[in-house]
Amino acid sequence: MDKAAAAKRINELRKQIEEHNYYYYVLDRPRITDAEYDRLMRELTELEQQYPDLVTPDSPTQRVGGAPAQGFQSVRHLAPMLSLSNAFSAADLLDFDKRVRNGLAGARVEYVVELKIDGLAVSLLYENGRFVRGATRGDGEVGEDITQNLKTIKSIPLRLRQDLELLEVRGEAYMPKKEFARVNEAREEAGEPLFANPRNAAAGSLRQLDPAVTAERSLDIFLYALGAVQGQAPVKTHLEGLHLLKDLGFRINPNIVLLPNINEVIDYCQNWTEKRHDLPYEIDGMVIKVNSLAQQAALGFTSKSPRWAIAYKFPAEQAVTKVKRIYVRV
Ligand SMILES: NC(=O)c1cc2c(=O)c3cc(F)ccc3oc2nc1N
Repeated sequence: MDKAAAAKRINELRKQIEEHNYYYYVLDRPRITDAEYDRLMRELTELEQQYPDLVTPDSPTQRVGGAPAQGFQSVRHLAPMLSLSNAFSAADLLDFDKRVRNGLAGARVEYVVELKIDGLAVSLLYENGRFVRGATRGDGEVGEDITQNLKTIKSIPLRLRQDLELLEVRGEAYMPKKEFARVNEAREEAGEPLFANPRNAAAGSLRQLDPAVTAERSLDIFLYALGAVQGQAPVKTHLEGLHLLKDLGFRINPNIVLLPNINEVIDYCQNWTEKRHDLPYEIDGMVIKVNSLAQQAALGFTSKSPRWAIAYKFPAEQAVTKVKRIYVRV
């Protein structure tokens, strides 16, 4: 095949593979088998090996980046990455609702409620539809550049489904419970120290200097906030923002709901206190957000947290140590 034909075939393959990634990771409805997907990837890899100058950073073959980094560059977020204030009881949530409604002169408020994924907060930057940079929260203003490591997370699109001029999004990268058990088993075998919990394991995996190590650990991510965006009509509510994220190719958690008042929010949060143990990933609470972006803007931020959102933390698990008594008949 000559170079022009190869270039054409390479572009076709990239489009097909990106489409299959969207159906598999975002819609959770794969349209081809893993074997067919691998065949497409193999054909693309072989063509790129034949014509190396046709390789581009956003090609699906470029997920496991270059050589290990010496250290992490610092990056300044386009908008500060703040943290959530906490509620620990229904009473705290009622107080939050009262503050919100006072701040809005008694206007009607509806809330979006999300699971609070227990992972590592990250920010992803896209320019002209391509993933150009990923960073940790850091101190909220400046984080660490972990782009090469984030590229290894297969559900992070290297190319958006719409080529927006500029887009910054926030999400929580995490390690599923099963992967956490597998990684710790391997570490035990190798006599290495174990990770205390999936959050530490995800953070440890993403703050690896060698992307090849990160690539060995199947991490995943749920996006939860639309940050700076250029080239797209502004959305009016948080929920529309989440739908836009999904349309762009991002993975959104399936358990997000819109509720009309704080009492329904309290019920929904309390239901998840037990239900969370059935999830394939850890959550340490719920996140409640005012849905209207105009109301969010009216409420604004304190020095470190939004006034229009709060985290409801589940009660700490009673550390029940199951002591097995073994009675030996003497
Ligand atoms: N861990 C999470 O699953 C999660 C975390 C945050 C935040 O940390 C967060 C921080 C802000 F300043 C504003 C909104 C937020 O929304 C969030 N939404 C979520 N679903």
